[in-house]
Amino acid sequence: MNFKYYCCFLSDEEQRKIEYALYQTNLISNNQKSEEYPWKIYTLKELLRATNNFHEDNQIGEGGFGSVYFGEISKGVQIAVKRLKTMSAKSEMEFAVEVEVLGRVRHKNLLGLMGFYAGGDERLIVYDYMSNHSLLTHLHGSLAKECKLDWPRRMSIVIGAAEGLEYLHHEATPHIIHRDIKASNVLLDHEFQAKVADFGFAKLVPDGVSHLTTRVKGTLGYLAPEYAMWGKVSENCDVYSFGILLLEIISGKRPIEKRPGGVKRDIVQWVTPYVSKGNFNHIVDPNLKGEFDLEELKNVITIAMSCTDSCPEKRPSMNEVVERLKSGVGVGVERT
Ligand SMILES: Nc1ncnc2c1ncn2[C@@H]1O[C@H](COP(=O)(O)OP(=O)(O)OP(=O)(O)O)[C@@H](O)[C@H]1O
Repeated sequence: MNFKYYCCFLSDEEQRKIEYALYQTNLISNNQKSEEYPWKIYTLKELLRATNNFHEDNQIGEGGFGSVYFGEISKGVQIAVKRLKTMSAKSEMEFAVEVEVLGRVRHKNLLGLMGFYAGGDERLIVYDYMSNHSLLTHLHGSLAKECKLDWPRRMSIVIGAAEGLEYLHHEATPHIIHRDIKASNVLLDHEFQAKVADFGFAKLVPDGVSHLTTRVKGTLGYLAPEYAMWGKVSENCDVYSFGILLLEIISGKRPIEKRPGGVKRDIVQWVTPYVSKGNFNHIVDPNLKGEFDLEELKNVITIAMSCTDSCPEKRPSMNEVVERLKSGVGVGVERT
């Protein structure tokens, strides 16, 4: 994505706001490194036509930023359009960061940006459509009962999501911290391939910087302790959130559960006693009806426990996570 090209569609005031937003995320200073990938600036007319005027029947989801609509841009070309709910400095910043960051990365496990529209009070982001929705829908939402995520699928999703994050942390230039890894931000394509999405909170890491201190963004239950308490953000925070996501995918439990009496319990507290006693069978999602590979399960849980270490320096890098996940899949001999 080219910042100057993007801004020529905006008023001076809009451009200033976006410049400030991108400056805060270190995007402006590194803009010259941005790579060009195919994306386009859509017209409002095209997107209105594709989504049937943002008809409620086309709405496929809703998040903090706004609603997401299904659309067909031409015969057989399906898209998802995220429509900004209300214009504010905060949402303008999320919009700018999302298009800038997604516009400069391409990977099989990252959601593809097709383009955007910015004009007046309308901000629209156009993505590849993911026909199997989000992990959240399958684990806890409307598709949980259908149990489409069998064990091999879960293993391929965890490896895919890990590879997407590995690319952001180790291959993208400059490196990118996602800051909002969670089940609703892992989308699934028609083959259930994982695509990491939602880059509105992403941070670029200038070369040689080990961590940044920022205002806390992200989602409760997934936040690394050093980030939640002191706003200290580094790649290790994504590793922590990824560890929580691993436990969620394996167990089908939410990161934070309300127990009777309103007491909240997080997934690490819940899983720790089972891990210390080696009672791995109790951790696995009952929806799998015992169909899983015990050796693979042990490997994933061991990785998740090291990712969620309260000490950020003790957590593995995403390179290491991918290596350990891959080496543990397909080696299990013990079937339950
Ligand atoms: N490209 C897409 N293809 C298919 N469905 C999508 C796509 N993008 C988003 N969705 C759906 O829309 C939902 C809302 O997405 P959105 O990113 O706006 O919010 P969220 O991640 O659910 O919440 P938050 O705002 O807290 O991050 C997603 O959970 C997903 O089900």
